[in-house]
Amino acid sequence: MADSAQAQKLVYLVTGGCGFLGEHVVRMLLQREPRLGELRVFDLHLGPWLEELKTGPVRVTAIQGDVTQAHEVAAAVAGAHVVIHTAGLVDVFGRASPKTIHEVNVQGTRNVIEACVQTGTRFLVYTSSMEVVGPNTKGHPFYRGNEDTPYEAVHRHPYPCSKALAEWLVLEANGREVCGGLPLVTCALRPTGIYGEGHQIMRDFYRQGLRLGGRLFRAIPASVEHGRVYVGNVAWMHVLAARELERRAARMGGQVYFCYDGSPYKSYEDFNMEFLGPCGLRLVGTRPLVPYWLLVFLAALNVLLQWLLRPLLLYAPLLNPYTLAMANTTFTVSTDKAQRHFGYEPLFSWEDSRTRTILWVQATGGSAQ
Ligand SMILES: NC(=O)C1=CN([C@@H]2O[C@H](COP(=O)(O)OP(=O)(O)OC[C@H]3O[C@@H](n4cnc5c(N)ncnc54)[C@H](O)[C@@H]3O)[C@@H](O)[C@H]2O)C=CC1
Ligand SMILES: C[C@@H](CO)CCC[C@@H](C)[C@H]1CC[C@H]2[C@@H]3[C@H](O)CC4=CC(=O)CC[C@]4(C)[C@H]3CC[C@]12C
Repeated sequence: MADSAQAQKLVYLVTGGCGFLGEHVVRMLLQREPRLGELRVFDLHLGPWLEELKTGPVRVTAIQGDVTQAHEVAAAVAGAHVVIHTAGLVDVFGRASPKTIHEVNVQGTRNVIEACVQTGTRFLVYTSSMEVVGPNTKGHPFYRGNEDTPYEAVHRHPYPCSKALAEWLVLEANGREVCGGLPLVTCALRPTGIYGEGHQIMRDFYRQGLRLGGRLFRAIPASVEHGRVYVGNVAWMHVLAARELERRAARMGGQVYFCYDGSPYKSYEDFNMEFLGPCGLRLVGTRPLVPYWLLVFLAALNVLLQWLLRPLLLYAPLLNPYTLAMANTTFTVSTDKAQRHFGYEPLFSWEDSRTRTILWVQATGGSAQ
């Protein structure tokens, strides 16, 4: 039949397509989405690597734009069949103001939804976060939970507040009539801590370890489990969800899915050592070397310093009360909802994910890239 050969070619838009996750989504779409006819990559800052993608069979359109600007978003969305909205301001270190975080993450998402409605785009996949659930302000553990596990999701920090509100907007928009009369179909994917090629914080820890003579010092008890997922699998989950939203609209529309794979359950620091160890670093101490009260004190001191230095410079270290609470509270997921709803299986095994990440740290960790 001519049908399969002439199957409709689709236009995809990836917002935040030049970020850590976004780049993997873009590359994954090009590799694994046979119906792709045009790929629009929308970002505040376009990466030079996009140029090499323009020589392939799929039309790649780079769009420099700001999700907070409704007209820029509408122009990018017009004519797209599917939008994967990963653009976001990921800041738990006090670099940006709460207002800016809200504008990008909440108003930006509102603009994407309204653009879909106005222009008739029917399928929207939103990159949410584990943080819309927790850890909560009370530090309650979430141990191998799933999408239905009861948990008191209470936030105060601007980042999780913004992600929770944006996710709510996306889910609430499911079923809205778009231009042309058909219903919008939306879903939200909630990655835990993403790792892999391009992960800035991993590189920061590596460089810190090199500066400290090849050592890092344990600060968090090994018993605290922190959920992690490989970026390639998160990207694959986005591609698959976007593809299946049309066929399985009734099942997937308005749903949330944690992102998961075969990455082991470990503490934040022990997990990082899976990559940094083979790169020559070692984690000193089987127990935290610094008493917890001292970490709490240092984290609070960092907040004070950030505030005092603000007129002069941006002081935004990794340690603050929020990141300490994140690293020190068990939050892990165990679910098969994405498998049941849209047939997701991780594309990369843990061994592959680990090897790819190690090679990346070795290749770029010590350089300025
Ligand atoms: N990194 C992680 O561990 C996790 C990330 N997420 C979510 O995944 C998404 C991607 O995060 P990452 O790739 O880690 O962050 P990233 O900072 O590497 O990527 C975000 C991208 O969005 C773009 N962007 C920011 N503001 C924009 C604006 N106003 N207009 C257009 N583009 C803008 C940035 O330029 C960047 O390329 C975010 O929505 C984040 O909330 C969710 C869970 C975990
Ligand atoms: C106390 C320090 C001792 O070594 C360790 C500090 C580690 C923190 C910088 C990270 C611990 C947990 C991370 C967050 C978590 O993985 C979940 C996230 C989800 C998102 O949507 C965005 C990124 C992040 C907030 C991630 C950021 C870095 C940590 C706080």
